[in-house]
Amino acid sequence: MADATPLRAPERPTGVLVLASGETIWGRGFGAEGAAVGEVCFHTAITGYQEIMTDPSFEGQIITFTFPHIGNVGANDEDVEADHAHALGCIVREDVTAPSSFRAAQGFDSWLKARGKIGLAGIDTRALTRRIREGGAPNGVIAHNAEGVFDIPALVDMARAWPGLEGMDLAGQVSCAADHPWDGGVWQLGAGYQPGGADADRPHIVAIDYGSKHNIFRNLVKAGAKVTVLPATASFDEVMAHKPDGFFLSNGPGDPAATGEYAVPVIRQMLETGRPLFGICLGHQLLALAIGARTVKMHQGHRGANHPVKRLDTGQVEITSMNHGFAVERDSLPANARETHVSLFDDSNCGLELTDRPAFSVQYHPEASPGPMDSLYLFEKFVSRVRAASGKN
Ligand SMILES: NC(=O)CC[C@H](N)C(=O)O
Repeated sequence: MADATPLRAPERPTGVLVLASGETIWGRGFGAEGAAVGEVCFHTAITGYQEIMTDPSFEGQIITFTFPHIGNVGANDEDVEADHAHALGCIVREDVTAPSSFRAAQGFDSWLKARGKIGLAGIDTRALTRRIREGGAPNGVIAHNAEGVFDIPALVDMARAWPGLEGMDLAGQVSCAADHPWDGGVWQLGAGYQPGGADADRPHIVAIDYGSKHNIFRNLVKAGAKVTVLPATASFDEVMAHKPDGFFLSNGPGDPAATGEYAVPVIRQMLETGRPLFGICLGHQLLALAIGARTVKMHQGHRGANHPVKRLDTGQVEITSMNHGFAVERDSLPANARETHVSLFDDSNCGLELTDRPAFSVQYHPEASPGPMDSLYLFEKFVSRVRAASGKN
């Protein structure tokens, strides 16, 4: 039987995805014009495209959305996880329609354009996703030109010349430039607006920004902490100058082993203080490296808002938000670390806890944005530890 909804062949392609293998996939460009090179991955979330495009962990990546209708509720000014869009571009099946939401401030097309990010529509995203699943996430170039003019051999060269994410430290590029208090408050049901707590005598967490998402800080504040954010390259002395009661290691882009070269010595010193520490995603991987474990590049990675994870101490299953292309090798965990969470998709490591220090971390994103909120208990766990250790309320 013929496909009831065949993809419209572009009359004149205005966009193209060129893979390092030389394959070209034609479509219709939207958003900004130009060309960008990076790793082509896929994301299975059906909502939250603004949060995904602004997640700094996506620096260096081009996102294929498996959900066919992306952009149809437009873009607003609130659903962002950083001040900039970080993903290089996005690949979608259907054309972006006019925004249909009372919250929309503009269309997704113009939102991307204003941020210099390229969109490519009219792509058979199922076929592309299958290709990524079978062959791993390829390097490629996404290009948009309204005139339909593309120098394909040059784009193939561009894709081939890109060295790939392995060995690449991107945290330094997306981190904040200077120490600053997190003063973005949160609205809490019944309690109204709670300021970010910058001046409050709350348990004080120093967060190392390797490419952090704002919703992590919102959740730390909601759990009762005051947060100061420091650049990825902050030294141990700079960290301690803020008199932290606890340490937080953020998510972020690139290869943890490359970022670990400068982050690991500082994290080891943090652990020696005996104060509570919590890490998310890249922060989980860096904690693992700091205790002597290894990280590896995954075949296709995990990117979605519905990844089941088993919590080993209770047997409970959490549905989680994920976005990672590297993973901690379970067998490399030292004796003073226990695995706390595993992926029910592929059994990969999703969490660890030290047995001789108050430090733990998870591979997934408990702050969601987008995604389910099953894992918010981790913020409570961390902040209550910091509260108990510091004696502050
Ligand atoms: N979300 C993250 O922090 C991603 C961590 C790391 N860059 C990875 O891809 O595995």
